[in-house]
Amino acid sequence: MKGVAPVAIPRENVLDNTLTLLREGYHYIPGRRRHFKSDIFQTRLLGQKVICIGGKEAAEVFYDEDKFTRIGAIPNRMKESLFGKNGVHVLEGNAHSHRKTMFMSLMTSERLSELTALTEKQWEVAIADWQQKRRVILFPEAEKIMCRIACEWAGVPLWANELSQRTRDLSAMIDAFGAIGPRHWQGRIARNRSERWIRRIIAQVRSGELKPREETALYTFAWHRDLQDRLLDLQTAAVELLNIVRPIVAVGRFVTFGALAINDFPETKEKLRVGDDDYIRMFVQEVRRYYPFGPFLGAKVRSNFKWTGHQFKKGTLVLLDIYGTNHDPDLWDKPDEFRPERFDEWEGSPFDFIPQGGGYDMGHRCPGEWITIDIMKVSLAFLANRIDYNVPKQNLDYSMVRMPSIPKSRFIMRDVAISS
Ligand code: HEM
Repeated sequence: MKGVAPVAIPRENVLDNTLTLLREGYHYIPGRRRHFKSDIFQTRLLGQKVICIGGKEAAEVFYDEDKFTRIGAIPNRMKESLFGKNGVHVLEGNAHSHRKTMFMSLMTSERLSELTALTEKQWEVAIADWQQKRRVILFPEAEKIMCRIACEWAGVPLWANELSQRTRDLSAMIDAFGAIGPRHWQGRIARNRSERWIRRIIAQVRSGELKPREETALYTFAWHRDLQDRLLDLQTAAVELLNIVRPIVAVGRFVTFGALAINDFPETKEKLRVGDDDYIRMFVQEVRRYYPFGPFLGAKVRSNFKWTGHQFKKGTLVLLDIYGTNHDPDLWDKPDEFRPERFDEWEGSPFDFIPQGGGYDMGHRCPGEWITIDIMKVSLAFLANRIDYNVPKQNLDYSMVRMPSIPKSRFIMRDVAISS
């Protein structure tokens, strides 16, 4: 039987659009979806044909593992800086499920409560120091706080004299993801140094020199056995432990954007001050939806299929529009307004709100979403309620081209004091 002829995908007639993508950043895919009035279009990036898709139905098909594979979808330059090699991001099938279970085993309610307490403690430690200073730059400070939280929670020893360097390295790996040139190279150097550090620590656990608590990531990953009942090689174990520590540091970016939201939308500060847990949760969700972090995700077509009448051929690279889906006017009323209350009505679909990926826990969706939300709740409640500060004149704009983005001044605070 003959099938229905595929519908042509709207297409950019260009030789290569990599430079345009770098020039347009977060707006590149959503801008073209608007232009073509289509949730799918075809372009060329890094010398290859690429299909870009966005929206809820697009996210649903993107997370269908029968249709897509992650193998070969992450460019080497991102593995060399952001992700590392042979980690959970690029595993498939049983190997992925087995490794993912290792990550999910850390997310118990006891461990999450511990994380909340740790986060509260670290902000209190920071405030004692900030009160002595006239000026504090929030973003690097938040990253240091996150680094302390991450290491303590994961069971990784961190000496006071290494805090700055370790934080800078973890930050540089994140900062490298959309970069070419020096920012990319700093990310690579930072990754190499961090992997050496963590390999050494895991080796110390295996030799008995270090004895972390059993429920920590350090213990779990050091002694994890793969499907063949072998310990992970030191390098892979280090990559995975960094897949816990590094993204916790990345939460510092969302915290900084949250501070920006409190500043730019002062009515939210009043509501945060009332201390209503439901409002804090909605505020955190809106920060994760509204501000730019991950622009898009990539996967390759596993075998030929049709979606909405369009043909997807085996091996084609497909990008899912994360930022654009979180700002899709078909999904979000007035998407460019910051309005936490919208999450009162949100139905909790795994495919329309995807700042940390979509789908279900045992797919490739981020296992750190609960951690992120919990840390942000404590951190932003702290900034809104526990301290007073002035926000001097500064450039708080954030670029929609630089990936990842961050307010240009990194959010400077003056005269920080404990709230009266
Ligand atoms: C700033 C906050 C964070 C953002 C924006 C973020 C974003 C993402 C995104 C977009 C993905 C890809 C999903 C996919 O491939 O379909 C992901 C995966 C992942 N994230 Fe996060 N994440 C954050 C925090 C965390 C935290 C705190 C952890 C630590 C537990 C974490 C660990 C991971 C891991 C291990 C994966 C790979 C999962 C897999 O492939 O199965 N992330 N994250």
